[in-house]
Amino acid sequence: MATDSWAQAVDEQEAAAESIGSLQIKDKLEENGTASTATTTAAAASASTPAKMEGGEGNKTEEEDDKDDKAAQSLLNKLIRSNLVNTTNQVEVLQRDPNSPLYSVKSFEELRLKPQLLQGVYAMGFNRPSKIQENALPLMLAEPPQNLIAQSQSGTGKTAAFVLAMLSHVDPNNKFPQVNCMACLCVSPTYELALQTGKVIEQMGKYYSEVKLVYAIRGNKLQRGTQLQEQVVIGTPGTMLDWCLKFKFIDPKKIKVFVLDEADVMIATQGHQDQSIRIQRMLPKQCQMLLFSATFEETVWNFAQRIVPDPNIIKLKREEETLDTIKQYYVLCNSKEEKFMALCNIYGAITIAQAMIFCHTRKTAGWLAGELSREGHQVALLSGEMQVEQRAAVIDRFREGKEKVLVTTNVCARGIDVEQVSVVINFDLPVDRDGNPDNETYLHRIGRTGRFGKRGLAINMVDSKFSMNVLNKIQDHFNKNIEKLDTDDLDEIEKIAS
Ligand SMILES: Nc1ncnc2c1ncn2[C@@H]1O[C@H](COP(=O)(O)OP(=O)(O)OP(=O)(O)O)[C@@H](O)[C@H]1O
Repeated sequence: MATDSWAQAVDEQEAAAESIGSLQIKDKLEENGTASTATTTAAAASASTPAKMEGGEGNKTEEEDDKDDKAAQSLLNKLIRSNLVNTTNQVEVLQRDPNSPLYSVKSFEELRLKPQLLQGVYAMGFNRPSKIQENALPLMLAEPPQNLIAQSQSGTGKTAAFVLAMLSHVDPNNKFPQVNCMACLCVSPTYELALQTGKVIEQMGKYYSEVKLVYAIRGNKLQRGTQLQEQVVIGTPGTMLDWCLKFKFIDPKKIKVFVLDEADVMIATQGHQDQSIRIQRMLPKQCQMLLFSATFEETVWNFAQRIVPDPNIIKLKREEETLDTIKQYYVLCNSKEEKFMALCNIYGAITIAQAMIFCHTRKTAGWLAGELSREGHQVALLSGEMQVEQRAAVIDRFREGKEKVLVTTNVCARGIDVEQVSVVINFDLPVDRDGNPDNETYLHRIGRTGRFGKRGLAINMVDSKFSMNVLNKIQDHFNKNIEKLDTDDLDEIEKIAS
């Protein structure tokens, strides 16, 4: 009976995920259908070929599952994000010509946008430019066009910024009989990410119907000799390169703006870096080059410099997470069953509105979710087999409070901010492939940024000498005491909640 209800819960969860997933695709079809015929073809391809990114195939190994799939993470973030991430950090601007005045704007009106675009911006609910947009927009809209490399964390308004710049530079009257009519070219690292960006273009260009968009992505097969009428092409590097070089659907010499989005994701995918550079080399000298990235490691920086000559550079520092407002405990156990018992005791003693529980493997996560469900908890499970859209649906349900416990592995939850979660349980401590403590992941799981500086509770389950050693190293690294908690003592547990 108990097993049945768990199985049923999973079925329901998956069914909900599927229906939300197909809704998104339907949205795409409807929106794209009004935007351009080629767009519809692309979206239809997406409906018949669902996202097969991380975890897309059922027979993936744990090893593969653990792969740092930045593209999947990035897509997941886009799917679950509903708002701008507002940071209090200052923007750093390095101008190519330090003597030219530095413009920044506090309103969209100051940018003298085309009325149709301003209408689109307001229809999207944007009242004022985000931090990065304040500086990036005047630079991108300047005459003559300026090149830009911009870095800021996911959700700070980069996509909206370059879409606005692209649409501003497009000349809708240029409807040449060939690819020549292309004004902009925007390269995204994966097919699904390209569709997401396309959605933003369609929303922002809602009142600018003369401008059309086409997707250069796998699955959107055009007949040889097709003459593209659309001004904006968005696609992935491989197909984009083919459209320029092999099929000649695009005349690269007519391109005015080249955007390379998600550069950090791009270079993590084999081959994309070279393809992007090959496309860039075909573009005219005066073409405006724009590159965006959420992170800026040396590899990204080296790539950026090859793509964008004479760049202006804008950087927005990430908001640091801290452990200052978190009470941290550890519980000593001997097995996973004991860890589960300890968890039950904690649940029996204190009221936990919502908790996230991290496990090392998919198998443990599945087992734990089943056990918790048997105990009567409303459990959501984020598992490696799920497609990205399904994961987004699970996270949405959890955020809406439909489930109170989210059991997950590291991979699935990386980069997810679930603000209302005040209790985080490390059922397994985070370690890297070599078994060393993964301090960064520890911080990310339980840390809070200044914005969400609410008090939090973190409980670490220790079940061996090895994990005790990991815990000690984490303690040393952060120079923060992690107190021992006796989960057999109800009074002691009650105290931690006060
Ligand atoms: N000026 C603004 N005012 C209000 N909301 C905004 C503004 N600019 C962007 N947004 C919204 O904020 C969210 C994040 O914006 P956007 O996708 O442009 O960020 P991003 O930095 O490109 O993120 P990513 O790196 O994941 O692509 C979106 O929901 C977007 O609609």
